Amino acid sequence: MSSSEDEDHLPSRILVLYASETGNAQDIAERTGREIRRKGGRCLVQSMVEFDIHELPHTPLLILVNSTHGRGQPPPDMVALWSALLRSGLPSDILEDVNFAIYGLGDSSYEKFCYAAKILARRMISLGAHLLTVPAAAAAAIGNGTNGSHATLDEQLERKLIIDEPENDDTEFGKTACLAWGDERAPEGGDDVLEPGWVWTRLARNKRVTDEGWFQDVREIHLQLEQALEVHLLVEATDIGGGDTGVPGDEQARRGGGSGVYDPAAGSRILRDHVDVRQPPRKSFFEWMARFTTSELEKERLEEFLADPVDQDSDESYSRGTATATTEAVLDSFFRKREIQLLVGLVEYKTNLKIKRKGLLSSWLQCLPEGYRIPTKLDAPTLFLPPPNANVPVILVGPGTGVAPMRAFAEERIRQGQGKNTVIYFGCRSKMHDFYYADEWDAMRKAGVTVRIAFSRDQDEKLYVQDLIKEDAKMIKEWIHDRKGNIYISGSSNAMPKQVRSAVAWSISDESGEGDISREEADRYVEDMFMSGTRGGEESW
Ligand SMILES: Cc1cc2nc3c(=O)[nH]c(=O)nc-3n(C[C@H](O)[C@H](O)[C@H](O)COP(=O)(O)O)c2cc1C
Repeated sequence: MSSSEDEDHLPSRILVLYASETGNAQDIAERTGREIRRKGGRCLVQSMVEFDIHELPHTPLLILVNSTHGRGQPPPDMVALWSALLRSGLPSDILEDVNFAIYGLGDSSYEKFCYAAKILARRMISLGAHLLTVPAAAAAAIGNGTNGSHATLDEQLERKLIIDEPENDDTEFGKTACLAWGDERAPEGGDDVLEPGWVWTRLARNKRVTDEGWFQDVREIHLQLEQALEVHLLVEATDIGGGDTGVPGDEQARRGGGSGVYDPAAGSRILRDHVDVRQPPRKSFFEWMARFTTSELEKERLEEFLADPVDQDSDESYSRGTATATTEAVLDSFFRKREIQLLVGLVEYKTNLKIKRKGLLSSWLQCLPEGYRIPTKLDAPTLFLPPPNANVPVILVGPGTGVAPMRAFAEERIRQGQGKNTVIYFGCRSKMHDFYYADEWDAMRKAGVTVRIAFSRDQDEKLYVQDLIKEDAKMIKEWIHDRKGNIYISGSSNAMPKQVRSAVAWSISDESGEGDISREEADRYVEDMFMSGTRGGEESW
C-alpha cells in the first residue's frame, strides 16, 4: 500500500478481533463493532481464540484489540494466534493483503507498557500487513475512504496505538457502590447454590490498619471458608453441642457437652470459625477415637491403624467411627482453620480532569460488614510459587501492601524449616502510620527469618527496600549468585521493581566489592533471572 488512493478502495467488511483478560479489550471491541454497524458498516466481532488462523491472510480489513498482562504478556486468548505468527518459514509477504489497525490496552505504570500490542503490530507488519489508524480502518468499513495519511511504519506504530484509559464518568461511583452493597444484610441460609468451583466465604475481619488520619485507607481482610455442613456432621458425631452451626434443625447438637463447664453453642461456633474440619485429622484424633469408642471392634481396628497407619485403609473410614469424643479432643485434633488473608489499599485517585475515581473492588470491600457472605472462586497460583527445592535461599521483597504475599511466603518457609534461608524486605512510610503486621515481625525473627524494614520517612534521608538490599550486598551476592537463590518482588509496579533489580545487580557485581563479575554481566544475570522466571532448584539451574 503506497498511496492514500489505494486505501480508498479498501473493502468494506471488517473483522474486529480481541484478546482480553479482564474484559476491557472485549468491551472496546464490541463498542467499536456497534459503532461501525451503527454507521452502516459490516462488521464481525470475534475473540482471537475463536478465529481460524488460516483465514488471516485472506482478511482484508481488520482491527485488533488486545491488552497486556503479567510481565508484558499477552492475554491467554492471544497466545494461539501469536504462536502461529511466530512460526518460522512464514513468507514475509504472507499478510500483504491484510490492512489492520490495532488498539492496545495497557497501563503506563508497567514497565512493558502495551507490549503485547506492540509486538503483535510489529510482527504483522514484518509479514507484509499494512497498518492503519483505527479511524481509518473504521472509515474504510463504512465506505468513507480511510481518512488516513501515511507516515513511516515506525511512526505509524507509535501514533496508532491507542492507549486505553477506560471511560468512567460516574464520579460518585464508589459511593453508590457502598450504598448498594453495604446496606445489604449478609444472606443467612439464603440461596446457597453456587456455580461449580465457587465457594462461600465469610468476611471475618475488615479492619483499617492505617491511622485514621493517614492519607491511605488500607484494610486487613480475612475471608473464612464456610463449612456449615461439615460442622453439622462433626457435631453429630461428637460431644460438641450447640445450635449455632448455621444448619437448621440440628437437634443432636443441642444435647450438650461432656467435658465439664462448657457452653455448647460456643463449641460449634469454634468448629465453624476456628478450625478446618475439612482437613484430614491429626494422629491425635485417632488416639482420642480409640480411647472413647464404645465398640471393642472399632477400638481394636483403630489401635491397629495407629500402630501402622501406612498399611491401613484410608483415614477417612476411621474418622467415620462411632466414638463420642470430648470437645477438647476434637478441637485439638484439627488444624487451625485456614483463611484467606488480604491487605487491600482503597484505590482513590483523580484523573487528569480532576475527576475523583475509586477502585471498584476495594471500595466494595471497604463497605462490607463483618459476617458478610461472599461467593468466592479460588484459582491455583500461576506466577508466584515457592521454589520446588526448599533448601534454595529465598529473598522476599514486599514494600507497602505488597508485603501480604511475602508474609505468607515467609510463614510457609518457617513451616518448611527454612526460616534461616529466608530474608524479607518490607518498606513503609512510617512506623506510626502504615507499619503493617507490626506485632508479627519479632516472632518471624525468632523463627530464623532475617527481617529488614525500611521506614522511608521517619528520618531526614529517605530509606527504601533497595537501600537495605545494598547494605546487605554480601549476603545478596552469596544467596543469589553463589547459591542460586530466588527473589520474589511484590508491590508497586512503578519504579520499585526496577530499582530492586538494580540494587541486586550492584550487590552481586564488582561495584559493591562483593562480586567478581562486571556490572554489565550482573545486569544481564539479573535480567535473565526475571525473564526466565526460573525458580531455584528447577532443572534449568
Ligand atoms: C496483573 C496485571 C498485569 C498487567 N501488566 C501490564 C503490563 O505489563 N503492561 C501494560 O501495559 N499493562 C498491564 N496491565 C494493565 C492492563 O493491560 C489493563 O488493565 C487493561 O485495561 C486490561 O484489559 P483486559 O481487561 O482486556 O485484559 C496489567 C494489569 C494487570 C491486572
